[in-house]
Amino acid sequence: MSAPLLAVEAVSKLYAGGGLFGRRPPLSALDRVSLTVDAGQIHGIVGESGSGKSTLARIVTALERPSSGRVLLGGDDLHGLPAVALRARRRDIQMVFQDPYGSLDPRQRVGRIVAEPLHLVVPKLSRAERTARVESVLESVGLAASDAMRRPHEFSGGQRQRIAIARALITRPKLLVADEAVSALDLSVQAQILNLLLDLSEREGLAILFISHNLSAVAAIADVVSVMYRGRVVETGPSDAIFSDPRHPYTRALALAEPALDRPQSLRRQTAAARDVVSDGPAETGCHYRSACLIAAPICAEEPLLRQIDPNRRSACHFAEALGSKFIDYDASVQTV
Ligand SMILES: Nc1ncnc2c1ncn2[C@@H]1O[C@H](COP(=O)(O)OP(=O)(O)OP(=O)(O)O)[C@@H](O)[C@H]1O
Repeated sequence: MSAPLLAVEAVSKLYAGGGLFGRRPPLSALDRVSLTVDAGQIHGIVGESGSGKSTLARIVTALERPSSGRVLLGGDDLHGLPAVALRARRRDIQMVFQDPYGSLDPRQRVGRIVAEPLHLVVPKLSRAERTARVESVLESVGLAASDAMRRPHEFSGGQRQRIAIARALITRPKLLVADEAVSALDLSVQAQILNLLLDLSEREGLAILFISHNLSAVAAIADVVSVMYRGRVVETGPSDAIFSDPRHPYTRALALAEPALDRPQSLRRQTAAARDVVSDGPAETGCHYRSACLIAAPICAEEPLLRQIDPNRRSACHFAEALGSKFIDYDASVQTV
């Protein structure tokens, strides 16, 4: 088996504690996160606000350093590279952010905005080559070559996100990190951008780390999904298996709370209540989810490691194997466990 394009190995991130004289304890934003992304694969990261998704994105794109652990891109330890080598590798990883309004300089023409990363990574391109690349990348994201002459305010939100994607693609990256890239868009426009990303992945072999709190968007696009909860990956596996047969109670709660899914009302209310409890409490030892978990037991005071539960799946729940495969059986599985 060939090595993955991206390997995140036991990455942790601690932020210094705030408060008077920094007296609060350090905040663990990421706790030994490991995952891989193969060339051409779309790996979805899902989790609620504060689970560490953006911190992971910043570390993978080398905007921030991990406190411990490694990020390997094509086998190179990204954070161990000398500055010059890191700069050269930057062309291989590009990022698209949430806000298609704030991320584009309104004073500049689209052609200049899209060409900007080229100045850093391939500064010796001639003007004609640069123009040709800009026009071709605009067309590859469904815009017209002539749009290069227009300014961002002349475009809709969806089109602006296409411009942001074009800017990310201009260096011909191997990996695109999309952090909440469709979250600010209307539903119909979200679908268009998701289709564009899928198409780019298939057509150009682009690998995508697709980060979102929106389960439906992740389910629609990802081959593989990692579910994050309070800085830890709690479950990972193929997208369809994760959402149809979740093997962690938190994934189950997320899936049940998704309005697009037709689940019994009583169960949804129960799940929503559980999520409210989760978001507040302090980080604990053992399973972070246990204070909100419907099947918590004394053993959950011991940290459940992310472990292989079948050839493709890993879960960090002591009861992963016992969890039933049907949402409707959840009450029954609570009793069984
Ligand atoms: N620079 C920082 N300094 C201190 N704490 C930080 C910093 N960046 C993030 N955090 C904290 O780390 C935790 C994870 O934040 P992060 O933004 O990665 O989560 P997220 O899942 O992306 O959430 P959201 O979708 O709301 O951005 C949060 O508790 C956040 O307050």
